Amino acid sequence: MKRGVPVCAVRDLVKTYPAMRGRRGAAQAPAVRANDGITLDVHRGEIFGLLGPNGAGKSTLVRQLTGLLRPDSGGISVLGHDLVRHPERAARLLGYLGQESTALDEMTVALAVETTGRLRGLGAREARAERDAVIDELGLADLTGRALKKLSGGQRRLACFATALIGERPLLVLDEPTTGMDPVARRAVWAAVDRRRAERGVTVVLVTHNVLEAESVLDRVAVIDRGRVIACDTPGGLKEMVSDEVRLELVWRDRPPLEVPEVAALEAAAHASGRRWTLRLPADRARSAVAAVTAGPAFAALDDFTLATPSLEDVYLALGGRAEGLVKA
Ligand SMILES: Nc1ncnc2c1ncn2[C@@H]1O[C@H](COP(=O)(O)OP(=O)(O)OP(=O)(O)O)[C@@H](O)[C@H]1O
Repeated sequence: MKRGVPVCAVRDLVKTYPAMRGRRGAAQAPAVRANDGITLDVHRGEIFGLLGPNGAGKSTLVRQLTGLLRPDSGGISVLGHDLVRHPERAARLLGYLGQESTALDEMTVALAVETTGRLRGLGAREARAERDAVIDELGLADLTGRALKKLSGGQRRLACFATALIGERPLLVLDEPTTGMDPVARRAVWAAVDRRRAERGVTVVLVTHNVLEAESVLDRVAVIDRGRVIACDTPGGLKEMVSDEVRLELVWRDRPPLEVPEVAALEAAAHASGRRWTLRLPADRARSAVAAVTAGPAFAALDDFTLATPSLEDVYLALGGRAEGLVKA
């Protein structure tokens, strides 16, 4: 499919945080290559996800996209603007919700949203009208007079999301927007994103390490690991990469009974986390593994087991990613 010029094009982006000299006697923190040659295109109206565990380099990437951090090398183009040469243009082109936003903490919700609107060039009346509309849309009406710093984590996040929306930028860059939110707030966020995409063709770049969220809301996903894009496709396309496999989870009561030969034979293929083993196996091997562990001496040591079709997490593991930083809920 021909898709035209991408809204956001990233080319071979490299960012290394320099080594930090330790204070007297303390160890030196080595340099970290947080982005190691990232290339991707995001198209108009896409909800494009960056998925990866803690420390993969997602926030580093979006902070460069938003003009807040300068890359060592590589290119970033947003709506035809070169943001490496002109990072100051980012504020006009995109709305950004970072992981931490304390700048507006002293303001009330209403003032924070309105002020952001004014900073984005809205006139006074327009800013107030958009403020009221966004606050209503997100269900924040009861909190308008409260200072951001006095809100709960999830409420505060939702209020900051409101500030990212005001001024209706054509690109939204959202770094884990729903962290700490209850299901009602989450739904409000996804509905607001969807509406802007449907009505205005707004494009969204979204950082997440939540696999379930990624599967349900994203059009395409770049899987990031150690500063590199290790795969990029639709969630369905990524899952097809491992579609002949199923995921078998075995939870042992105590420790796995490695003295049972059938269990010992599975150990090499298992990803162990506490009492839980996760295995990705071809369907027929998974069936025989279940038969082996649900009969005989292994069964006494087994607490629970599940067989499931692959998830994005399985794709991620199959690609050689590390599972620890991905969350499933
Ligand atoms: N200001 C900084 N100085 C030095 N190293 C940094 C800095 N910011 C991030 N890093 C390191 O760069 C790497 C990538 O970090 P980054 O925050 O981009 O990851 P992330 O994928 O967003 O992780 P998370 O899911 O935890 O937010 C990590 O090893 C991190 O420790």
